[in-house]
Amino acid sequence: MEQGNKSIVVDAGNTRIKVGLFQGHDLQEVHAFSNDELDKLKSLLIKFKNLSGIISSVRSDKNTKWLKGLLPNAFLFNHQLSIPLTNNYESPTTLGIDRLANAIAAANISDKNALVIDIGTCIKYDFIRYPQIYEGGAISPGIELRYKSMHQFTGKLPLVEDRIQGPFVGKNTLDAMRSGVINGMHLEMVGFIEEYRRLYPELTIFLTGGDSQYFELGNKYGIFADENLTLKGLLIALIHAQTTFSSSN
Ligand SMILES: Nc1ncnc2c1ncn2[C@@H]1O[C@H](COP(=O)(O)OP(=O)(O)O)[C@@H](O)[C@H]1O
Ligand SMILES: CC(C)(COP(=O)(O)O)[C@@H](O)C(=O)NCCC(=O)O
Ligand SMILES: [K+]
Repeated sequence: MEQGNKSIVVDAGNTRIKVGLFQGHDLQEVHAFSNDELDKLKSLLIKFKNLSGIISSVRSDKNTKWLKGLLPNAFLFNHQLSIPLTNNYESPTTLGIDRLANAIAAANISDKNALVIDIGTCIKYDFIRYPQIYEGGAISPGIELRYKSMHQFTGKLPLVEDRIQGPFVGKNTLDAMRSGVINGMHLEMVGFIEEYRRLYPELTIFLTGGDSQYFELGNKYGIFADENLTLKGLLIALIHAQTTFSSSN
């Protein structure tokens, strides 16, 4: 099969593994797999095993090796790979590689400071100082982690599995938990945004992640929402790695 200028990008998060198929710079297909769909993921990756690509994984080393084994021609995105950013994190080698991918995408698009908010298993806040300097950010629990921990560490709280916002003043247990989690995350994010804007008035804000669809952060911040920001950052990292790799050979 003629696969031309096609590449495969894998973003293995803790809840879902996302796969992007690019033709040049165009993201043509996105597939997402939960942890009980790894056989389906394997069947897809086998079809594209000859493609060049890049794998980003914040999962266990075993899981990451399994992915790399399925895509032998792909780079493993890690802290040894050259990137088009300066990393000012104090522990650069422990920085989540998905956060770095988001930062690369944001720095590529924004012509000023940038803040990425990625709502997945965790909420990741990442600040990129113009031009191309990754500074750091914050990590807090996402929706499922909040609901699961309230259920697991109490005797009486049920496990909430929906994504309903609930009224601000919750009038029963379920609504009180929904308000605490969904309204709580909303207020947390607005609080972070307001403080970042106060500290850095020139700021582009990016929103991504599987649970970003449940939050309306309002027009006043001019938010740039892109569900596939991480995949796009990984493509830029791949192109950068290919360029530096071939020029050093
Ligand atoms: N089709 C889907 N299947 C499962 N979860 C989904 C789906 N679409 C959106 N989600 C939401 O995405 C969240 C995970 O977001 P994601 O950004 O993929 O996280 P991570 O990168 O940490 O794995 C889940 O908590 C879930 O609510
Ligand atoms: C914070 C994370 C667990 C987020 O994972 P995710 O929500 O994307 O599944 C991941 O980026 C990670 O393992 N980070 C390492 C610690 C750090 O970034 O400093
Ligand atoms: K992620």
